[in-house]
Amino acid sequence: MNKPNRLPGGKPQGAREVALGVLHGVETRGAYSGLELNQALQASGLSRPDAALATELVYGTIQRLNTIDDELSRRVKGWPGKVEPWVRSLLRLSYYQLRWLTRVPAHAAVDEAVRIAKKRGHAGIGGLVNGVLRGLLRDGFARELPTGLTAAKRISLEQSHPEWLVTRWIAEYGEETAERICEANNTPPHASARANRMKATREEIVAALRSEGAEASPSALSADGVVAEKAGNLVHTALYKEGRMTVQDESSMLVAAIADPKPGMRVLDCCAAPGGKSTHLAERMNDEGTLVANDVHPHKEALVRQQADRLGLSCVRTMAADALELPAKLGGQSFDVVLLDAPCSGLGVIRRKPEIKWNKTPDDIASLAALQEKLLDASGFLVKPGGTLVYSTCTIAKEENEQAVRTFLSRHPEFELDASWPPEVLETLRESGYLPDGFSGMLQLLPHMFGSDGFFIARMRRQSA
Ligand SMILES: C[S@@+](CC[C@H](N)C(=O)[O-])C[C@H]1O[C@@H](n2cnc3c(N)ncnc32)[C@H](O)[C@@H]1O
Repeated sequence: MNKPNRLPGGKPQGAREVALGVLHGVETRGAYSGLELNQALQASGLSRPDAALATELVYGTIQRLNTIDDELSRRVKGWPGKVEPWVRSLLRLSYYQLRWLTRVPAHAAVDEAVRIAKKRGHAGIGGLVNGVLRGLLRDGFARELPTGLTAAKRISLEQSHPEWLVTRWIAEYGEETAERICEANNTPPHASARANRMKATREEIVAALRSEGAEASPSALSADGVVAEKAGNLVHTALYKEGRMTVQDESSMLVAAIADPKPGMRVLDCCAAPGGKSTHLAERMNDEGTLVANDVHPHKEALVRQQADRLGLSCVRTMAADALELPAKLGGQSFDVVLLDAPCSGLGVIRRKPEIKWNKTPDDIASLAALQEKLLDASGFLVKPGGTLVYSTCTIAKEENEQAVRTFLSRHPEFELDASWPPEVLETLRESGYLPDGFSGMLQLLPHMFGSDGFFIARMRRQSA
């Protein structure tokens, strides 16, 4: 008998089978979609357009899961529990393709799904897939939602998000913004990269990417950033391999700009792996001074080291410790700038990791917020009098962000919020209308604002002794 977490029928061939293998891994092994997809694409040898199709099928299917399952549960007996996991994944991705990827002719999509079903299962499964998909095509997809739904239920079904999450966002941000967050979560992210200012200007990076056929332009959000369409995977470019740029979301690039470390300073990054922000801080320090990059997982030290080496940075020192123990481990040392880029629920990166919205629970948010408050206490301890503490997360849950910061400040009167952010950041926010009146030094970026990840950053200052 086939092991439940192994896709039957051998190595996936072609974009749809690669996507099927990835969805099957996410479903049966709880694999991360991005990691699973990268590995599968590398092993597949697919052309760039086919890799793009497999990517769209994987992310789209996970993004639209509750809408797809709602419909399939009406058509397939015992859905989902009594249907083999790989058949579930095949039906879901075929549904996604028929409804939202209409550039592929519908009959071709159905024939291909039936071929895969027969190849990996048997004629009976082929018959089931054929019947379900042809039934969908016959009846059409435009089903009116019942009237009288609450706003949360309506948005949840129209935008394929769990209702508890939509309810939360309506309470925190209002109905209109909650809907825009959900829409943005269903929009594929553009690729973005950060110029290593020690080796290249961003104008040079833009020009080099354009000469390779990409549609590249300067980021509207970060002074170091470049956004690129039709560029393929930027990690495979010479620009990346030569250390002239780093692949990073535009919102993350704001952290080093806001921390604003100067050459010669001592800087600590408490939760550093894989090193995106540590290396950015070091680049902005012109590789002068000391950057201590710590992470709890010893095996991740090598990831940070690799990035520092690739970028030609020698001021980065790596270490592995629980950040809660750093005050004891670093014995009396203190730092001009401390960054706590905390582990979080990731609700700001749903467009990149759509499984987050189905896997996270309100309890996860509460327990993460409790951990973040402890991590803030430990990090604050290591800031010099007059020094800076920056707290960031890639989530949009208030408990993990503004509330965690307020709790920290209430316990530590020696700290205060610091709104004196560098003009390069404040002007961008002001011009786009996202600098709130009475700006306090905390920023919550939502994913629809700049098309970046949802991200939170607070800058605090420790009083001089
Ligand atoms: C948001 S990620 C950091 C991303 C990183 N700053 C970057 O820009 O590349 C959070 C990191 O915190 C680490 N982590 C989780 N709990 C930790 C703890 N108690 N102490 C130190 N690091 C921790 C995780 O291993 C993970 O690498």
